[in-house]
Amino acid sequence: MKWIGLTLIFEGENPAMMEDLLASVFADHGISGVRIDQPDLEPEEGWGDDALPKPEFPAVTGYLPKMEGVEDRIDAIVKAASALVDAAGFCLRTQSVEIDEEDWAESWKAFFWPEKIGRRIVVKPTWRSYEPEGDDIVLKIDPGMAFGTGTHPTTSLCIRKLEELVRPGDAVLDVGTGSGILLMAAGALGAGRLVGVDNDAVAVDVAAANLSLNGFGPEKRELFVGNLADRVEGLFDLVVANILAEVVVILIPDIRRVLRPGGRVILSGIIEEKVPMVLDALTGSGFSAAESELDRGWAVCVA
Ligand SMILES: C[S@@+](CC[C@H](N)C(=O)[O-])C[C@H]1O[C@@H](n2cnc3c(N)ncnc32)[C@H](O)[C@@H]1O
Repeated sequence: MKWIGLTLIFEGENPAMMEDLLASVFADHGISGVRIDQPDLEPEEGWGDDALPKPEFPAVTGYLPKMEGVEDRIDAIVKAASALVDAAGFCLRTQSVEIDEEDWAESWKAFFWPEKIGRRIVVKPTWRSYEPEGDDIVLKIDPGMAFGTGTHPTTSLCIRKLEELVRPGDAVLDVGTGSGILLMAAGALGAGRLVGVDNDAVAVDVAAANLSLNGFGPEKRELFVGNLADRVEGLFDLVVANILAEVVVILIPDIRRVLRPGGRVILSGIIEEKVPMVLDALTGSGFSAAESELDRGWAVCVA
């Protein structure tokens, strides 16, 4: 299959904010995996020998399958991005390139290194080595075409909350499992039942492979394609969902249906401005102790 890489190049103050906003424009149009170019980024220990050239401009690139209607999708994304960029007083240029799936699936791997995401959880790409220290929990991962390397603030916020809230033997439901990273973290932290759902069949395959790689084979997990919690049965001690504020709000009443009394919920993918909306939806559905935590403009809400 061929893909279109659509690059939104921007100039203006506070590029970090614009990166997140443009990434959320792609997400709003169903594209959750983006590449972010940060020309100002300098690693503390210098660039490795295999480093790619530095990008020239700050930019966010999303990838769309080249199929009927792709031009309309691109137009809609560029229109939404232009409105945001104009409102913030930035300048925007766009570029698009055609990419073979095979090239794209491999090229981003150069940028992904082992990283400590939580207090104990380290995410290690399958193609890198890592020497664990202290009480590290190492998760091996190949996210392939699914979202979830752990490095995005929405994922790392969830992982830190899982470290606080998972209790031994818990039944955990992960809605929008992507690469399966949150389920693997829950399993490694002692959860007893692992259930993951995603509306993207590719993500479910990727999650299955990653869970197996980390010792959570088919007998230890349930994964399926579905919309939110529609097909989920049984009761859970903890539900985690890293999607988008608007989607998470729709999901909250369903979470209540599948959550044991006293159960915990971790919701992420929420931009800072939408935290009150999610906290209100939680208290309105009977949840208590609803609170939020922020990281780089993104929030996690727990209740
Ligand atoms: C931001 S990613 C999160 C992936 C992973 N859980 C993480 O935290 O890194 C959101 C995931 O939710 C899935 N998703 C979006 N809308 C959904 C829906 N209505 N039902 C189920 N999954 C959905 C997407 O396919 C994507 O894999």
